[in-house]
Amino acid sequence: MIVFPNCKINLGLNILQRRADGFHDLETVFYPLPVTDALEVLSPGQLQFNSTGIPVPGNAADNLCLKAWHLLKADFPELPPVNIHLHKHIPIGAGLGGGSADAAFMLQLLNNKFRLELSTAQLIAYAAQLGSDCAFFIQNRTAYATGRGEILEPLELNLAAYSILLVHPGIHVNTGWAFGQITPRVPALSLRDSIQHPLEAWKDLIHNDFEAPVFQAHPILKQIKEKMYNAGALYATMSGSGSAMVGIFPKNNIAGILWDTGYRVFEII
Ligand SMILES: C[C@@](CO)(OP(=O)(O)O)[C@H](O)COP(=O)(O)OP(=O)(O)OC[C@H]1O[C@@H](n2ccc(N)nc2=O)[C@H](O)[C@@H]1O
Ligand SMILES: Nc1ncnc2c1ncn2[C@@H]1O[C@H](COP(=O)(O)OP(=O)(O)O)[C@@H](O)[C@H]1O
Repeated sequence: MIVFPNCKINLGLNILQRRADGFHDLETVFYPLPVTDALEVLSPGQLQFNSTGIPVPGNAADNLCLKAWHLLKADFPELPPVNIHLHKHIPIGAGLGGGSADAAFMLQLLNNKFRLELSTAQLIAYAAQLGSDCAFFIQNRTAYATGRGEILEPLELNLAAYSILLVHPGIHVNTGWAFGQITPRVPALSLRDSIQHPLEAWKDLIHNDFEAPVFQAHPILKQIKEKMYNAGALYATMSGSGSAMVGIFPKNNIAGILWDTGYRVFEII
């Protein structure tokens, strides 16, 4: 069985307060985009994991795909060992949630393949144990998110009338470090309200709290954002804790921007 975990971008990200458990309450809008990994699971077999494509940092044993299998195995002893192959295409440490997407798709794949009969709510609860933005990928539809990022409200927002540009300059931002740079604050205008304004107004209303510290550490990211606006973007932002940059352009109006050849660039037109 093969599935194609997709990435997400954040439209706005406010870090509201630090919690007793060390995490932060936040508000953000998750928006799914069709830049994908490929995840194949074969059985029967020995429990095995290998990956191709972009190298995943860390030990294979810590890969979120394997963690998802172990999480379900603890509650479903009958779950057989599987042979997992991940082809990694979504940039890593980019604020695109690629690892979380792999984990959520793995949970769903195992649920379907082995008829575990888990409900959506149960899958969301398992996903939330694997990562704060993992729950989003279970339903994988645009959502206003609060709590750690796992409390999701569906949001009617469709950007199909625009073209979206993703630029990843290859900088890996550690999410835990990024949270450590923030002084949490509740903004005067909630993202729940500001996201309802026309996209043309977002530039002045919708912010990502991670931009200030991450731009300070990596000034090239601010330049990419300015370059997007100079090229006609209606809205430009960093996604999540970075370093992927997002530009939302009038339909079919992305072409012609020149980027460093080392960057990975995705156009959703
Ligand atoms: C910042 C966001 C915004 O969408 O995305 P990314 O930039 O990673 O994609 C997410 O909240 C990231 O979610 P995720 O990548 O799953 O984070 P986790 O693995 O749960 O946590 C990584 C680390 O980030 C910090 N963390 C994460 C989420 C949260 N609400 N508060 C936190 O303080 C904690 O220090 C934690 O140890
Ligand atoms: N399947 C996976 N894909 C990507 N990263 C993974 C995976 N499994 C574990 N990780 C770990 O998660 C970290 C980043 O996760 P990722 O979700 O790609 O970051 P971000 O949310 O910033 O895009 C990596 O440094 C890696 O150590």
